[in-house]
Amino acid sequence: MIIENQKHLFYQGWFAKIIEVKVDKINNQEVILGQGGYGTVLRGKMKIENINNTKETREVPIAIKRIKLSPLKEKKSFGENQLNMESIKLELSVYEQIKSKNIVQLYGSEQKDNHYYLYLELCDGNLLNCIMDENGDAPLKEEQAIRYFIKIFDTLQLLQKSTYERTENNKESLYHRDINVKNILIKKCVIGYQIKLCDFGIAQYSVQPGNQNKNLIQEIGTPAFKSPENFLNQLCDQEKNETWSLGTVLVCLLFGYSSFMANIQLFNIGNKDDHLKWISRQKNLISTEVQQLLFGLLQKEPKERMGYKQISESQCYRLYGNYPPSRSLIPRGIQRLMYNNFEYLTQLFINLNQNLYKQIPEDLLFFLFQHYKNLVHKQCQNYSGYYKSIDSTDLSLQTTSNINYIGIPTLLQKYYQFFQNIQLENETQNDDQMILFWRKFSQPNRRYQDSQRFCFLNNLFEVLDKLQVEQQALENQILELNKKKMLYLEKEEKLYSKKEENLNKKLYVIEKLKEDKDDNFNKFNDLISGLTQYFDWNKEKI
Ligand SMILES: Nc1ncnc2c1ncn2[C@@H]1O[C@H](COP(=O)(O)OP(=O)(O)OP(=O)(O)O)[C@@H](O)[C@H]1O
Repeated sequence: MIIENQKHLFYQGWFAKIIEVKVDKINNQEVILGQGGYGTVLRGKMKIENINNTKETREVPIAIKRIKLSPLKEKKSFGENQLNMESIKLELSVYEQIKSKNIVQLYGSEQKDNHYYLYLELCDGNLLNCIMDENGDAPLKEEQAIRYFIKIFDTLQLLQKSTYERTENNKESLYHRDINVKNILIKKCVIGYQIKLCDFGIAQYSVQPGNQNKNLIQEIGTPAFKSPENFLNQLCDQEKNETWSLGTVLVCLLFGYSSFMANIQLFNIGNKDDHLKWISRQKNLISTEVQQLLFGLLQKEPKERMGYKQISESQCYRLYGNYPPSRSLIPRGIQRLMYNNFEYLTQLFINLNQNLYKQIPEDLLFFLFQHYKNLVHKQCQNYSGYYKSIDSTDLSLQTTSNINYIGIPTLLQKYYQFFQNIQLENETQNDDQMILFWRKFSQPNRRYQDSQRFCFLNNLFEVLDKLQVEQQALENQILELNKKKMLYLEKEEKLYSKKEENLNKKLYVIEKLKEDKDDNFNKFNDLISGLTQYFDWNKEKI
């Protein structure tokens, strides 16, 4: 089998080529993963052959996007074939040019029997059927929703940054133009879920907003997620068009798809701010920062709507952007410190024999390990092929709760060897991102200096202080609300029962917040005491 224009794949540490593709069938029926406007997405398998060792083959599960091309005679009347070919070419070129862990990987493509086939990385489903339940009735917790939002936003920023220079002074950025809950796929991975953008059939390179703000766009995208200006087919700014769709996706994540669809008429062009009023009414469900973000994204007037810069400066982004959630409270200074000590941390973990190991407070160990794991994970993600091999059962890390405490050094030893092997295997490929990454980290690292320890602890104390102030503020609010409640209870009048109900709701939300704050506070407190012991222990060792 010859796949057209096949470039060699890099898959799970193999340089490979596809030798066979087949669609999965159950009871003779093709397994359909999804159906879109242009084609059907099927589940299947590809057989790949290691090009360094032709005898070795492997079967890999994939998604097959099958697009029907219109026959030639119809092409004249409808132009459909041309449209298809154009959007297919576009989709292919995006997949080929932009490699990211957040964009579905294209393994190969071919045209046969009046169809075009794209062989894609298999995901577990889209935002709608994977994260929310089938009816879109199970919205996410705010923190989770924002985390997904940020991942999607970061990917859109990546697209925008991948400019294409048409002429000397004319840089063009890429916009997806059809952001909606079905075009954002989900893939389970070592740490939680990963988002993968797909369907670039109507993506477009456009002049960057900085150079020229407005572009004529045709009416494009999925109706419920379309910006008002897109509906009116007016001159519009691609970036703002994208941020509107992002806003609607966030609404789905926070309040559920069905709730969004039930109120869809409010988001239409006619009603100026009715949709914002509806969001205001949901204020018990979301924090002020998230409400501000939604208001910024869902301004019907593009000029008043948030652009990418404003999103990255928003409070939500600053709170959750770029970091795994559990560490969002940890100041950048600390992260940098840990980041610069990759090699040191590795050695530290590997050299721990069982007795010494027991002297490290468990909390601290998990903290460091978690950090290390994220670091390794991040490095692996830079190279999707390698990333996959670390995903294999041998090296896979379970979620924190399942980590075998005693097994950590062994596991890290494997990681360490893994990175060393990569370094050896690929020494000649200077442009290999992974090598660059590795070199950066394998520069001689220092042990913690006294000043660094001090700064590290100080930063943690700062977080602790902040948490304490927030705890106190919540405590005061709870006291106030309880006082009010007592008053209502004394009056025992009908008029007050509604007020009391509202008050109870408010009380519940604040008490929940306080609980979370207390939890964080305790964790940090433990961490600091563990850390102090650790530094003392380590000092003696040096
Ligand atoms: N790589 C994949 N892995 C798993 N499922 C997928 C994959 N690609 C697509 N799907 C499923 O198929 C659906 C349709 O895919 P896609 O949006 O690429 O098709 P389309 O024909 O271009 O659709 P549209 O009508 O949005 O243009 C997705 O919502 C998803 O549920």
